[in-house]
Amino acid sequence: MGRHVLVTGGAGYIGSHAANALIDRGDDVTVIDRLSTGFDWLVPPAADLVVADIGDTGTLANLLSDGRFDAILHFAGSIVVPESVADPLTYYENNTVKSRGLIECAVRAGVPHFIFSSTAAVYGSVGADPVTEDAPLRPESPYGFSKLMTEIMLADAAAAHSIRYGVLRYFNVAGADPKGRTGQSTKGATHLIKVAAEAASGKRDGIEIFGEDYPTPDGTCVRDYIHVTDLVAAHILALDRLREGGDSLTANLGYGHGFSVRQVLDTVDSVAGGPIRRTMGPRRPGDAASIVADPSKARSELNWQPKHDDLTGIVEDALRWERHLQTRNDSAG
Ligand SMILES: NC(=O)c1ccc[n+]([C@@H]2O[C@H](COP(=O)([O-])OP(=O)(O)OC[C@H]3O[C@@H](n4cnc5c(N)ncnc54)[C@H](O)[C@@H]3O)[C@@H](O)[C@H]2O)c1
Ligand SMILES: O=c1ccn([C@@H]2O[C@H](COP(=O)(O)OP(=O)(O)O[C@H]3O[C@H](CO)[C@@H](O)[C@H](O)[C@H]3O)[C@@H](O)[C@H]2O)c(=O)[nH]1
Repeated sequence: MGRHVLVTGGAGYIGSHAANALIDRGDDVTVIDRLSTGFDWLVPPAADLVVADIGDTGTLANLLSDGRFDAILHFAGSIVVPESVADPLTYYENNTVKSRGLIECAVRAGVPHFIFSSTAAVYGSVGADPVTEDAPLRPESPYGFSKLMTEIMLADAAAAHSIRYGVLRYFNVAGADPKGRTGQSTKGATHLIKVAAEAASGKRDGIEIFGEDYPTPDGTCVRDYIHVTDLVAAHILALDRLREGGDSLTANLGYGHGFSVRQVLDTVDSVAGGPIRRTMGPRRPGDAASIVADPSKARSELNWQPKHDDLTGIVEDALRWERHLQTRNDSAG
């Protein structure tokens, strides 16, 4: 078995960064993506792209049948929390049911390693920062539950079969490939830094701040923003750990310190060289006041050493990608 990785959702924001990182260090990569929020032009040219839904277990079984894959990195999924509240069954279908089918195909085909994109949303509002992996798991949205159920299925499957896993719980992922190859390109994206980058490059009139009456230093919500390149580096380390025979692991991925919405927007203003228009709005339902990772486990177990822990750098990379999107006429931007 060689080093050939199946990357689900590899035409999306984070999956395309992972595909590049795997190729950069010499792994073979096949991407499976239905291109619902992803784009074929984000898939690195050196990767094979199979345009299919991961719910198509016939295609999956076929793909895995020759035994060439030694790992699956599973990024495919639906990611918008409020959308999951409005349409929970679609989220459980896409994130939970289809993950079950994928795990089953992996077990049947004897794929030994599985890395799963989980989320800080599995914790809910814990009320204590920083959050360690053993904090109570109390998701506050169908999105969070859909991911937690997949974590549980993976752990149970690993206890019963020859498969080991890495569950990585992402905090707020932002930034873009410093080499300019890929970045967040989804139309109608809701993430703060993406929305602010669109405003700074004239694609939106401005940005609304969702609530300024939180019990935080400046009244706006605090989050732990992690550069996508550091996030992906932790996936490679987790994969290497499994390949070297290490145990399954569940780990947070964040830097361990938070920034308020206002601090993020001040950084965007200074990187962009002028202020974006801000309006104050009410709280967005479901937002926790503050959520910051305790990343000690990723550091100690994976020897993860982030290199981009710098909000200004994250915003610079996000803005550079946003401007790049404007030069593409087939882009979502
Ligand atoms: N972006 C974040 O801040 C964040 C935070 C926590 C967790 N995550 C998780 O990371 C993963 C990747 O997120 P992203 O930000 O890159 O999102 P994204 O929407 O850019 O990427 C998801 C990709 O999966 C594909 N996809 C969705 N459903 C599919 C299906 N059934 N079959 C085949 N392809 C399918 C989409 O076309 C897209 O290319 C998701 O699982 C998400 O839950 C993201
Ligand atoms: O136009 C905007 C967009 C966001 N925010 C605020 O900015 C903060 C960050 O919001 P956002 O970027 O949407 O991230 P989160 O809601 O924290 O959720 C993200 O981070 C989670 C992990 O914590 C992931 O699971 C989710 O997929 C991902 O959307 C929140 O306080 C929002 O209220 C605004 O004020 N205005």
